[in-house]
Amino acid sequence: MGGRSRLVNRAILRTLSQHSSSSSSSPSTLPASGSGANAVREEVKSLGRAGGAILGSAVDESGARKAQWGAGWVFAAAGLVGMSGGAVGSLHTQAEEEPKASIVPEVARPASKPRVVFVLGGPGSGKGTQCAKIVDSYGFVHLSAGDLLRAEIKSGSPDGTMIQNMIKEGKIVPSSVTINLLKKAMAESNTDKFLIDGFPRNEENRADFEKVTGILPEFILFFDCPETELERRLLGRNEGRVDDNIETIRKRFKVFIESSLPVIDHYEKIGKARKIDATKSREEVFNAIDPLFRPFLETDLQRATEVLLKGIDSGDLSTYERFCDPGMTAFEPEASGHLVKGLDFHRFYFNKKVAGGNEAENFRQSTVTSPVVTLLDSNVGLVTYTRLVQDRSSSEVKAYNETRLWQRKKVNGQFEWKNVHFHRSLA
Ligand SMILES: Nc1ncnc2c1ncn2[C@@H]1O[C@H](COP(=O)(O)OP(=O)(O)O)[C@@H](O)[C@H]1O
Ligand SMILES: O=c1ccn([C@@H]2O[C@H](COP(=O)(O)OP(=O)(O)O)[C@@H](O)[C@H]2O)c(=O)[nH]1
Repeated sequence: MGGRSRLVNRAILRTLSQHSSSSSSSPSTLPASGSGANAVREEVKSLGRAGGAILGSAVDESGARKAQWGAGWVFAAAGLVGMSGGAVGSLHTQAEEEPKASIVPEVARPASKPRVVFVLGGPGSGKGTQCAKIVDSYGFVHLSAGDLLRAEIKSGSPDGTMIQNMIKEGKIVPSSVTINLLKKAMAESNTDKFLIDGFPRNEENRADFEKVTGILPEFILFFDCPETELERRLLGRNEGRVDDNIETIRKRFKVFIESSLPVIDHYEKIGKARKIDATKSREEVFNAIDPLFRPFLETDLQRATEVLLKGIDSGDLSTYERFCDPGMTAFEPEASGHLVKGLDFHRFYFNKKVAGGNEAENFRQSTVTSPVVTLLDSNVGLVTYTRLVQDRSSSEVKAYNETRLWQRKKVNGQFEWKNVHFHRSLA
């Protein structure tokens, strides 16, 4: 495990050192890490603190945000899993000096591990309001612990009366009850990005959630707002809640200060708290939050590219079609300098492979080196890399430089990245 991390770390340092030395250098000419490694390590650490979700995320001289994959990665047609499946051990790296930093790049985590952001703040600070906006822009699933508890009361559960009494008194429901509801809701969802709103409310909530789920949040959003404003908002909320009356509101404030603030302090100490001034207008608050969520899109885009390439290597046409826009355009050597539009031209190669039939002969694997993800805006991204293709039917290794342009679209209410153009040339 440690060996794996080191491999990835080394490559992240290498990619970052390339980026920091020259923002315009060719991605296929990576300087070896060495003299500048300490400075680069500091850059990696500070990026981790600032970015929250992706360690290899940086802003170049022109201000464009770039996410850099930590490493080259490899996957094969006959069963090896790509990085999105967690097979970090199958990374190909060149021999070079062992770095001493033990930074585990978060991009190396298995895709199945949920990415969680806790949304905390006093009652009425605008958590629910902003969560709705984040869901709309970034495709997260919003889980409000309070809403789950209120639904549990309505469902006629045996815990219903106890929960109702706790809410009326502004007290915190026992951790086991809330965590079970959260776990169930997460399991029923088909995404891996969750906004957990109004939880953890005390140290017990926090420690038990970590113990039971093994999940640490990417970061927490803390909506900072004075009591006078909170009180004004809660009294005007008008949702018919049993706890939005002045007596319970005061109790909730007390519980927040005594029990919830220490949780926020904990995350502050470990560098995971992102404090937001919640007194501003709804739009201004969202503008402050928005950049914190960009790295999630970069990770999603990277994973989409990994799955697409895995689909190409394994001859899996349905995966290919899922990730490609029907009107995709392409320049590739096979098209002899022509721009091809649509998927027919590409489908031909999938069909040819199936017709060939021999799995051993068809065995192909790609190793991606020096990949860079650049988000142009929240719905458009550019992915560039060099891809080495090994083919069982030939001893020759082909190297291609590839650029893929992706667009994020809503399909059946869900965000999906679609490849709208690619350019491949022999390296
Ligand atoms: N930035 C804001 N400025 C003014 N009012 C707001 C703002 N954000 C939310 N509100 C209003 O304040 C009330 C509480 O917001 P809500 O999102 O329900 O808070 P929470 O989920 O933190 O309890 C709601 O009536 C909401 O419309
Ligand atoms: O993890 C949680 C979340 C909520 N609550 C209870 O639900 C109430 C309402 O919480 P919610 O987050 O819905 O609203 P807020 O108080 O933030 O406006 C709280 O006062 C608590 O009594 C709880 O016990 N545990």
